[in-house]
Amino acid sequence: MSTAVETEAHGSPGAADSLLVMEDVGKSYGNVDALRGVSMDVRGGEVTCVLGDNGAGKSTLIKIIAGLHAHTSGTMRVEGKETVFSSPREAQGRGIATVYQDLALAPLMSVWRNFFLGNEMRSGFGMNIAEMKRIAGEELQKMGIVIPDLDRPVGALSGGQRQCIAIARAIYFGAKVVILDEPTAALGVKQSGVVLKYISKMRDSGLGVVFITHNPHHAYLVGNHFIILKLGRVVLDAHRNELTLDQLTAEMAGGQELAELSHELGDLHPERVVEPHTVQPGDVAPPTGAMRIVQGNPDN
Ligand SMILES: Nc1ncnc2c1ncn2[C@@H]1O[C@H](COP(=O)(O)OP(=O)(O)OP(=O)(O)O)[C@@H](O)[C@H]1O
Repeated sequence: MSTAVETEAHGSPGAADSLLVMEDVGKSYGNVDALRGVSMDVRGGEVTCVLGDNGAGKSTLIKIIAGLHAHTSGTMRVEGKETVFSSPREAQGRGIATVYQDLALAPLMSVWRNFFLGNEMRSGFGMNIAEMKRIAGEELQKMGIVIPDLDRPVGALSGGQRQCIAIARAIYFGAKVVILDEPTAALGVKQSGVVLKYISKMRDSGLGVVFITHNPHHAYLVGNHFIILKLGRVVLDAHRNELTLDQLTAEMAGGQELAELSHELGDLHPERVVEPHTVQPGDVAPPTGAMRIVQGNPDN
């Protein structure tokens, strides 16, 4: 039996600073329930981390918010207005930007060219290159990204810098909510640090950030709010002051399941086994009764 945590309420969903609210959202593909009963409140100035293993439903959640797929149950509200996006363009027009792992950058093109890709500034019969370079340089600098030569091809930059360019571009073109699809998954420690610093700057500048990740350590460094999905359902929903990194890591690792695996492996190599910390009812003491811990199988 696994340990799950349910949320009763964290503030009121749809409050003034809520940019995007999902209530009891579900998505079925034929008879496959990819998401069930997912609620989420993305607020300006906060990083909402969505964690989950393969098949947990993270991509499905992104697709609903980004306008690629419509949800099949529940409601989504964007700045208070009930919404079902019919296309990614519509989602972008409402201030929702999604930065995918492949980044949609052209590696052979320069930094400034990538920054304005698809949104080029014109003057007379040509492009206003000077203005585009100036703006790209200013915008990157504003967010603390130092790229000495904006004419360099993006492919020559580090993975972290490329992530930051894709994010800065989304913000410049009007994003209020930025969804980051596993931005640190392919990066080493140092480059992940570059991206995490950038995420904290976005948070501090008032944007609503949805940080999709497998990595509880990365999430805990920048997150205000944590949601773990498992088989399409929310198994943990907690604010930062309600759980420790150890608890988040244990929940992400599968808590009880990992303990059982450890016992199994212990039968083979008893001297090598380290007992994982499993979140137990009572481990987490919410300040205002906002979080409820239940024993149960999230699959039910
Ligand atoms: N188009 C589809 N048709 C049918 N089933 C789908 C479709 N897309 C996703 N699913 C199913 O929905 C569930 C959730 O998938 P999803 O891709 O959202 O998970 P994920 O958390 O993003 O996983 P990963 O980290 O591996 O990308 C899985 O069981 C998957 O097989």
